[in-house]
Amino acid sequence: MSNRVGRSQTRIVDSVCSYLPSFLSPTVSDFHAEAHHHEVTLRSPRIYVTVLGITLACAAIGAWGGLSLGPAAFAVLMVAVVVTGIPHGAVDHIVAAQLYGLSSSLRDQARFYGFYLAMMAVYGALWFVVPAWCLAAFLVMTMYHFGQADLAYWSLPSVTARVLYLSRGLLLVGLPIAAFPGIVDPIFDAIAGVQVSSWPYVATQSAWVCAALIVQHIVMLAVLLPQTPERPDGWWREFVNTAALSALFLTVHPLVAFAVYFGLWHSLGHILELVRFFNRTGEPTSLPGFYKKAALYTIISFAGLGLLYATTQSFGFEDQMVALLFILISVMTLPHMIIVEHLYQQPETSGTSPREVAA
Ligand SMILES: CC1=C(/C=C/C(C)=C/C=C/C(C)=C/C=O)C(C)(C)CCC1
Ligand SMILES: [Fe+2]
Repeated sequence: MSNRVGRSQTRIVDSVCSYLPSFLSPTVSDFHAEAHHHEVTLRSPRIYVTVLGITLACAAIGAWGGLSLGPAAFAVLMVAVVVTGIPHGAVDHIVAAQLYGLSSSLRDQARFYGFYLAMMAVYGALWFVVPAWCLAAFLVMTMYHFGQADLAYWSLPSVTARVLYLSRGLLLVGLPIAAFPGIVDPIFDAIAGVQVSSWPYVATQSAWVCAALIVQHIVMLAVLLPQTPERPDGWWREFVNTAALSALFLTVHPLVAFAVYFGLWHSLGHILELVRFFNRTGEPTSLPGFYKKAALYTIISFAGLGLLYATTQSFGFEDQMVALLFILISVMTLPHMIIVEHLYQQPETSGTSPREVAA
């Protein structure tokens, strides 16, 4: 068993390495030492340095030329969404099967897709009834989900963990809104008739709102750190990450900042966590293996995006299409977030598969 896992981990390491520029490639022993502890994560040295480096480079370019990355925003966002964004959620059905002990029987499958689709249908319908509330719910959901993916490795007690997740998410979602209300305004207006710039302080005291968003998170990290049962390795990096992500969101076009965070921090990080999860639950998976598992729903999503784009091109309705896309994203994020929440509640005992436990 341990041999098999060891070998599969080596394969992951090799495939991760082949994705990195050669000057960043880790020495073989470096990564293999980590591999034996299932530890290829966003926090692994070379991956971390690459992600942090790209983030700081974008922030530097943004600081240099103001909003100069604006014209590239759509392209950058598409790359992030296609390469890691969509695939990171495209294996949810496999994760759910493991977590809930679902078999491939028609009954189990119908149960899963029934719940999943019903949840999406209810939330989707609510968007047409109470759009502003649905937007608010989506922002809070996104905050929690982003914060959780970033900080679950701290293993805090559950209430404190949730406070910390929301605090990180408030920084990530709040900064682009507070820093560029003029850009976010038409988007939220088209979706839910919400005027960000009419929120108290956002338009008039933008700098102070941004400062408050950053400070609250630094304070939260500092206060909760002593409460972690064991200080996680590299805890101090969260202060570096907070600084880097704040710089990113303050300096570049919000869609570019979102693309960098969502593609490299959230989605790449989650993909690496999922590879670890599959290996832990007796389903040895390499990085290419992950993409193979994600292929079906990734391709279906591409087709959906293409259809939406083609419709916009031929009929106009640009604002309506942005709104529709946003609603679709939110509707798909709801079940994704619930499954990921369960995933993080799994104790990390290697060797016992949840499927075995559930059986
Ligand atoms: C447009 C826009 C936003 C979009 C957020 C989105 C689209 C979040 C998607 C989250 C997903 C899909 C999570 C799944 O893992 C922000 C950042 C709130 C604020 C600035 C304007
Ligand atoms: Fe996610």
